[in-house]
Amino acid sequence: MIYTLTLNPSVDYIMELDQFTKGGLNRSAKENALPGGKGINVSRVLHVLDVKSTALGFAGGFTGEFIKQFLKDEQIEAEFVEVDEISRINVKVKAEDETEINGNGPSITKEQLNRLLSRISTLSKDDTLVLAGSIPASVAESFYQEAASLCGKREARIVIDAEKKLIAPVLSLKPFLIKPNHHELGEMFGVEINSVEDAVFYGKKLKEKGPENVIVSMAEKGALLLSGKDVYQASVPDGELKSSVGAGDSTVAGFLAGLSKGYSMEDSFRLGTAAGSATAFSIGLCDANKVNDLYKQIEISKR
Ligand SMILES: Nc1ncnc2c1ncn2[C@@H]1O[C@H](COP(=O)(O)OP(=O)(O)OP(=O)(O)O)[C@@H](O)[C@H]1O
Ligand SMILES: O=P(O)(O)OC[C@@]1(O)O[C@H](CO)[C@@H](O)[C@@H]1O
Repeated sequence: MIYTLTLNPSVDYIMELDQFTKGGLNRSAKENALPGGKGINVSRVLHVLDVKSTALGFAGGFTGEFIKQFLKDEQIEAEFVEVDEISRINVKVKAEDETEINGNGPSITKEQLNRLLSRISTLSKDDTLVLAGSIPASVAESFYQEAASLCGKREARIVIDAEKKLIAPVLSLKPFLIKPNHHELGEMFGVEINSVEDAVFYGKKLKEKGPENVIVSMAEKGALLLSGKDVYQASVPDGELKSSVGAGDSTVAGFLAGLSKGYSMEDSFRLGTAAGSATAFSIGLCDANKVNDLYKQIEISKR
C-alpha cells in the first residue's frame, strides 16, 4: 500500500483573474476550493490513475472537515489525526503569472504527533510512505527523519519531496525516491541550475548521497530520472499552462503509479511526466484522459 503523509494539509483557494494589482482591490473572475498539500495531491493523482493509497496527516476545524469530506467523496482512504486549530487555507492567484500565499498551519501537540508516529510505525515491507511538503511551525524539523527511520526499521520504502532542510537528514536513510525541482536541486548545492547538463551533474551528486532514484523536474523543460547508472530525459508535450500547482506532486504520483502497475522504470517515468504536464495544463489536478493523451506524446531519451 502507498501511504502519503501531509503534515500541513490545506484548502487551496484558487482565484483566477486577468490582472493582479499589488496593493489594490482585485476581484477574481472565478474561484475554486480544492483540498491541497503535497501528499494529498499525490493521493488524489494516484486515485485518478487507479492506484489505491491512504492519506495520513493532521486535519482540524472546518477546513479540515472540507478536506476529509472531499477525499471521502472521491473514495480516497484517509486517516487524519484531529488537531484543535483549523487546517490552513493557501491562496493561489492565477493572473498574468502565478502568486501563492501559503498559510503557516495549525499547532500540533506532542500527543497528536505521537499518534501519527505510532500509525507510521505499523507500516511494513510492502508499503511506501510519501513524505511531502512543509512541516507546521510547531513540529520539529527532524520529524521527517524520525518518520523515515521508523519506515527504515520496518523496511518500508520512503519517497520524499520537501525543502532542503527537511530532506538533508533523510538522505543517508537511502530513500527510494527524491524529487526536487531544478531550483531546489540548485539550493541543495548552493548553485544555480541553468541547463540540463547542470541538472544531470548535480542530480548525480545528489544520488551519491543515498537515494535510489532521483527525479529532477524542470517545469516546461521536462524532467530527468537518475536510476542506477541510467539517466533518462523526458520531453514535455505541447499544451497551454493553466496552473502548475501540484505538477510536481503529479509527477511523483504518476511515477509511483507506473511502478505499482508493473511498468518499466522508463514507462513509469513517462507516466510521471505525463501526469505532471497534465496537471500543469489544468486548473486543479489532472484527469485520466489528459494523462493518457500526453503519455503517448512524451519522448524519453537515455543520456
Ligand atoms: N509549463 C509547463 N509545461 C509543460 N509541462 C509542465 C509545465 N510546468 C510543469 N510541467 C510538468 O510538471 C512537472 C513538474 O513541474 P515542476 O518542475 O514545476 O515541479 P514543482 O516545482 O515540484 O511543481 P509544484 O511545486 O508546482 O507542484 C514537469 O517535469 C513537467 O512534466
Ligand atoms: O507549503 P507547502 O507544504 O510547501 O506546499 C503546499 C502547497 O503549495 O503544495 C501543493 C502543490 O504542490 C499545494 O496543494 C499546496 O498548497
